[in-house]
Amino acid sequence: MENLPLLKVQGLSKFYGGRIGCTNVSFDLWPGEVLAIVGESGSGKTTLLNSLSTRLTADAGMIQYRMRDGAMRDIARMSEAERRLLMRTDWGFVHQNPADGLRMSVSAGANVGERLMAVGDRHYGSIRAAATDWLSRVEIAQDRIDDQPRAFSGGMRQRLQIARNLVTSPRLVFMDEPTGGLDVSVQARLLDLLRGLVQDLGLSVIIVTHDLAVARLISHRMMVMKDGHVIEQGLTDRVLDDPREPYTQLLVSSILQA
Ligand SMILES: Nc1ncnc2c1ncn2[C@@H]1O[C@H](COP(=O)(O)OP(=O)(O)OP(=O)(O)O)[C@@H](O)[C@H]1O
Repeated sequence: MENLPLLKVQGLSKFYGGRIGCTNVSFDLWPGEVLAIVGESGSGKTTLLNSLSTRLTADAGMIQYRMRDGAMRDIARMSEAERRLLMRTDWGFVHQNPADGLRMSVSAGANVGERLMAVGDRHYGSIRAAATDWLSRVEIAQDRIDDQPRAFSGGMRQRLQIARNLVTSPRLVFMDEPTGGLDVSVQARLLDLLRGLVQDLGLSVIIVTHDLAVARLISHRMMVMKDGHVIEQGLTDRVLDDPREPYTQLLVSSILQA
C-alpha cells in the first residue's frame, strides 16, 4: 500500500461569503510524507489545513482518505461518528497554542491517557504505562505525570500536546505552526524532536508554517500559497533552491536577507 496515496485532494475550495479562503487546491499525500504549506499571513494556510482536517466544511472539492483496511473513503460521505473516530485515532491535530489541544486542568498523564480511553482502552495500568512511555518520548520527566499542563513551560506544553496526539498511533497528523510562539532555542529543540518522531513513526504530516527554515528542516514537499491559491508546489529543496514563481522567489530572498 506504500505506493498508493494516503490522502487525495481534488479542487478543494473554501469561501467566507464573497472572500476566498482557499481555492482549487489539489494534491496527493503519500505515506510517510511531510508536506509543508507556506505563505504569508492571510494567504489561506490555516483555512486549507482546517478544511483538510474537516474542522471547516469545504464549499467544493473532494478529500479522499485511505483507511487502515486500504479502502479509499470520501471524507464528506462519512457519518459524523465515523469522522469523529478518525480524528480521535488515525488523525492528529497539533495546534499552535497548546491550550487549544490540551485540557489545562487535568494532569499530564490524563491528557495523554484520555485519547486512549476515547478509543476504548479501559485498563488503568496500561493507560498509565502508555502515558509514562509517551511523556519520556517527548522528554518530559516522569515525575511530572501528575502535574497539570498549566504548571508547564510553553515548550513542555507543546511536547505534551504532541504526546497526546501520537499515543493512538495516528497515520496522519495536521500541524498548525507547532513551533510558533516559542523562543528560538525552544523552537529548535522542538523541531528536532518532531523530526525524529515523524521519521521513527513513519508519519504523514501536513504542517502549516510561515517559517521557510521550519519547512526546509522538516518537510519533503512544499506548497506555496498566495491569496488563497497554491501558486507553486514541489520538493522542498527544489522550491527553496530554485523557486519558479516570482512570488516564491521574493518570499525566499526576503527570508535570506532577514
Ligand atoms: N472566519 C473568517 N471569516 C471571514 N474571513 C476569514 C475567516 N478566516 C479567514 N478569513 C480570510 O481568509 C483568508 C485566508 O485566511 P487564513 O487565516 O487561512 O490565512 P493564513 O495564511 O493562515 O494567515 P495567518 O498566517 O495569518 O494565520 C484571509 O483573507 C482571511 O481574512
